[in-house]
Order: sequence, then C-alpha cells, then structure tokens
Amino acid sequence: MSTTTRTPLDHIRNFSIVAHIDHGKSTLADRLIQSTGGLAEREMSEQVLDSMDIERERGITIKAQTVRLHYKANNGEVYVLNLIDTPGHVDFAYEVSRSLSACEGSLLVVDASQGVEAQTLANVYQAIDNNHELVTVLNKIDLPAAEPDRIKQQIEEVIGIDASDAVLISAKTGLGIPDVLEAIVNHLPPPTSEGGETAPLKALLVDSWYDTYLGVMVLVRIIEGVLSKGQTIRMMGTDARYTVERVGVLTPKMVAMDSLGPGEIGFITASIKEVADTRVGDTITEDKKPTAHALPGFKPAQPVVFCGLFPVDAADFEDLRAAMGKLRLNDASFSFEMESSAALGFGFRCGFLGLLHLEIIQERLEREFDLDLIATAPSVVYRLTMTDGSERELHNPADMPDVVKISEIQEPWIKATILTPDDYLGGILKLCQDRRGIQTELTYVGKRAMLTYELPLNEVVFDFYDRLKSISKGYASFDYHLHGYREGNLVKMSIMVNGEPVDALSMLVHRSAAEKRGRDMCEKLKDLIPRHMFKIPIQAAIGGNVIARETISAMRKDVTAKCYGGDATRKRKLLDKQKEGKKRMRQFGKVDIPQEAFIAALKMGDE
Ligand SMILES: Nc1nc2c(ncn2[C@@H]2O[C@H](COP(=O)(O)OP(=O)(O)OP(=O)(O)O)[C@@H](O)[C@H]2O)c(=O)[nH]1
Repeated sequence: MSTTTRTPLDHIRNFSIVAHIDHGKSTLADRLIQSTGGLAEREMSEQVLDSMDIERERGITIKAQTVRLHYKANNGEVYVLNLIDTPGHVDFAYEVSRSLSACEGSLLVVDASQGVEAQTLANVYQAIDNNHELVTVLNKIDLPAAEPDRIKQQIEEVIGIDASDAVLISAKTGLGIPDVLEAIVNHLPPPTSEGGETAPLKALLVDSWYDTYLGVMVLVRIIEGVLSKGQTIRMMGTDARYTVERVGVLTPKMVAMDSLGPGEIGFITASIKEVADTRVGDTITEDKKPTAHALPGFKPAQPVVFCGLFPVDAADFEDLRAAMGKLRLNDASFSFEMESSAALGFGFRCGFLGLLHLEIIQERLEREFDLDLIATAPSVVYRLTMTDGSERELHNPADMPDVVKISEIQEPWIKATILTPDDYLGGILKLCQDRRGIQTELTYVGKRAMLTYELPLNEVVFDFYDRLKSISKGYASFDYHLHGYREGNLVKMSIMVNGEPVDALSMLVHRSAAEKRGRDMCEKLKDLIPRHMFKIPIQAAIGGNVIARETISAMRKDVTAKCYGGDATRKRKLLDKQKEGKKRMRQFGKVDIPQEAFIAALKMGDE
C-alpha cells in the first residue's frame, strides 16, 4: 500500500519525550500509540519502543525509534503526530541532540512522586537549546506518593518554565492521555519549511539501524524538498551516493510510501551495506540537484572510552571477531581493532561512547554470543604533545611512548550534575573531592542538593557511578557531558606479577594518586591471585621505580590432599572443578591470574 497525499505542514506535529530514566517515557509512548490506534492491544508487546532484550531488562532505551500516529483532535481535524524516541542515557547525548533537532517540541515527563532529576535537567536544557516548545506532563499521579502541586512548583523553580498548565496523567492506567494528545496539537508548533516541496532535497539523518530483512534502514526528517523512491541521494558528510529503494513510515508497523515531503519523518532503505556508512546528523540531498548548504552541527560520534577485550580461551578469537562484527552492524558508534597483548594474547581494542555503552556491549558479547572475556582497564583518550611538537592521541596506556619524548599530556574533563538527598551530600562531596573534582555549584532543589562538578573523566570511568549509587543508597542521580581537555600531571603505572609486567593492568594515573592506587592494586591482587607453589611478588611501578609491593606466599597446590581417604568420584570432581577454574585463568609467565582479578583490581575503594 502506498500513498502520495501530502499532509499540510500545519497538520503535522513532530515531538519527542524528554524524561529522567524510569519516569515513564516508554509507557507514555505506548499509550499514545495505543490510543491513536497505531496498534491493536493484542499486538502491543509489553513495550513497543524498547525492542532489544537488554534494553528491556535494564529498562533503558538505547536505539532511537520513531512512530507516526494519526490523531483526530477535538476540533475535528486529523493530525499526523510523529513521535521520535530518544535514547535515555548520557552516553548517547549526541544522538539525543540529533533526535531533538528533528522536531519542534517535547513532552517533558516528570514522575510526580520523584520530581526533577539530573537527567530531566540535562535533557530539558537540550530541548530548550533546540528551540523546543514544551508541554509539561506529570506522570504517575495514580501513586499515593504523587505530589503534583509541589512538583509543578519545583519545575518552575529549578527549570524556570511555566508549569501551571502541566498535564496530569497516569501512563499506567491511561488517565489523562487524551489531554496529552490535545496539548500536543494545541501547544506544540507545526514544522516550517522555507523552501517547501520545490526546493532541492535537504533531509536530516536522524538515526539508522540494521533490519534483518531490509538491511540498513535510515530514519530521516525532511527539511525541504521531496525524498522519493528511485532517487539518487548523496550523504553530504561522507559523500556517498545511493539509490533509494524504499520509502515509508513506522506506525510502528512499516507502511510504504512513494515519497516524503517537508516536515515529514520516515525511513528509507537504499542498499547501504553497514550502519557505519550512515552518520547520525548528516545531511541527505539529491545527487543531481543538491542543496546549497548542509545542516549545521554535524559531528561524527567519537568514542570516549576504550578498553581491550580478550577471549579467555584463545581459540574463541575468531568467534569474538564475528560477534563484534555483528554488533557493529547495528551500532556505528562501537569500534574495534585487533590488538595483541604480551599477557593476554590476541584480542581487540574497542572504543565506546561511554561507560554504559561499554558495559552493554560486553554483556551482549558474553550473553548473546556466549563468550568468556577479559576486559582490560577502561581508558580515556589522552592527547599527547611530543617534544618535537607533534601531537598524538593515546587510546591505550600500554602504547605510552617514552616519557622523555612527551612534553605535555592532556586528559578529558567532564561537567557533571548530581542531584542527591541532603543526607548523602557529605559522602558525595568527599567522593568528588577524592576524584580530583572541582565544585562549581551547590544549590538546593527542595530537600535535595544539586551539585555541579568538573571532573577528570579518567577518575569517573572506573567505578564512580557505582560508588555514587552505593553512597546514596541509589537515590543520587547523575548526568555528565564532555567539557574539553586539560593538562594533567599523569604518569603510567605498571603492574608486575612475579617480575613480569602485566600490560593489561597498566594505567595512567594522576601523580598525586599514584602511590595510593598502586598500593590498593597490589593489595587487591594479593587477595585475588591464588597461591602457587612458589612465592609471587606483586609490584606497582612508575618508570623504573617500584612504588608498592606485596608478596603472595608459596603453597603446595594439591587440591586432592583434602580428600585423603575420600572416594574416587569426589576426587575426580574436584580435579574437574580445578580444570574448569583454569579455563578462566590467564597465565602470566608462570603465574595464573583469574579473570575476576582484572576487573576487581580496577575497582577502587574510596573508604
Ligand atoms: N504507578 C505508575 N507507574 C508507572 C506509570 N508510568 C510508568 N510507570 C512504571 O514506571 C517504570 C518505568 O517506566 P518506563 O516507561 O519504562 O520508563 P522510561 O522513562 O521509559 O525509562 P527508560 O526507557 O529507561 O528511559 C515502569 O515500571 C512502569 O510500569 C504510572 O503512571 N504510574
């Protein structure tokens, strides 16, 4: 089925939903789809918008998707409402900003029992930066703890927008959903299009993903001109050309169209091989009749955090490569290249948008592809200026050049916003201080403190978020964005086990923290590495200087000794168990290091 009737601009509303995690964005989206008849009830999987398993399990939205809804308003007119789903996590801030720039307005959803959180703020400011009109929606008013009046006031105080006509809803029960639809039509502006249909094609590449049947699908927002089947298009950022094969919209089912016009949002397919060939934020134009200017603000996603991933069993290397290839099909911001480590053998150096992204990929590799992996210390991207004036980026501490050749090391800093109940403020201030944080603001939002800190990213990548959650018993919320590079007094710390350097454990640390961290690492490793038949020294060193040392004393490693006099099956079981245990160990020289040691050793205690 296809259609060519073009919806007039004033009957289109393009909007997104901005919210803190768990405030009910997906539930509301489902309700909107359901109540406009996009899907019959029995077709709704529990949550339509979050499609990947891990997303559902963790309750977060990773991949932005969109739906086109038809809504008959109280004024009798039928409107096309395009909802663009935005990823809910800080690591995907750039994707969020692109999704937002594809629409004119946002629903600001705030949980009426929780109030404003760190991500509410970060996302709403992004929406305001994109000149969005906002409709404030207070969700979960069915909860006894809901305090809509107090939260309205809080929104006005903290965000500085008028919340007096906020829509009160329960996405769970469906209460108030018709009011949300009316507010979208009446309070959010329609798209505008300077050149209209006759202008050369100019479209924003909002998102792309891999569909098993259709291949790479590209989500586009038409700014001006018309995008049609059979057209030869050009991606202005990458200068690649493709012939459009399919044009359509998602309702959320795919519905074919002949073309998309100004203000519209839909998808295309064009025999694009990899998602990596499409860059979110790029401008799509017609090859024969190109637009004069590309859309501003395009920047390819840059990996921020790197780590090495190695198979525990070297024989799994090719499987790991294949699995990573598959994941990358759908995630252009995940990058990997082969790496070999003296200690860990062959593996991959991988780049991620942030820590959550790293965790998700690692988990998917282990779970969906059944691979046992060793992850090395996550590292940020350092910028080195060499004594000969040249500059280079350092993704892996193991590649650190000789210090005498380096004149300056710069490290990335972030600007973090933390909201926490007052009770945990002391602990959080100490945590930020210990991580070299610089406090820039401390204000109160009702009974909660709102902190802004500048922090070196390398102090955050290990376990900052875990620590923050444990100090605040889960109540603090956290959001950050990159805030540029600064010079840092950084040194490379190496760890030696039995005299052999373990490259996978080397890291760049601030000089002031090096000694403590070295001591912590040695102490941790002492507990994590099992005794061997010989004495094992564990040392932390900067250059040639040993800054910390522990020793694991020798033991006769005979697990069957315990079973003296026991039966043979028991003995065999123990030996099997020991063999199994071996699999998850790595040999360094003569020493076996269990896989857990790598991860655990990197988690810094702040106590
Ligand atoms: N009581 C109540 N619970 C709700 C309501 N809306 C959503 N929830 C619940 O709140 C939790 C989070 O809702 P989601 O819709 O997944 O939240 P989200 O904002 O989409 O979260 P992300 O996808 O992680 O960004 C779920 O357990 C919902 O069932 C509501 O109106 N009332």
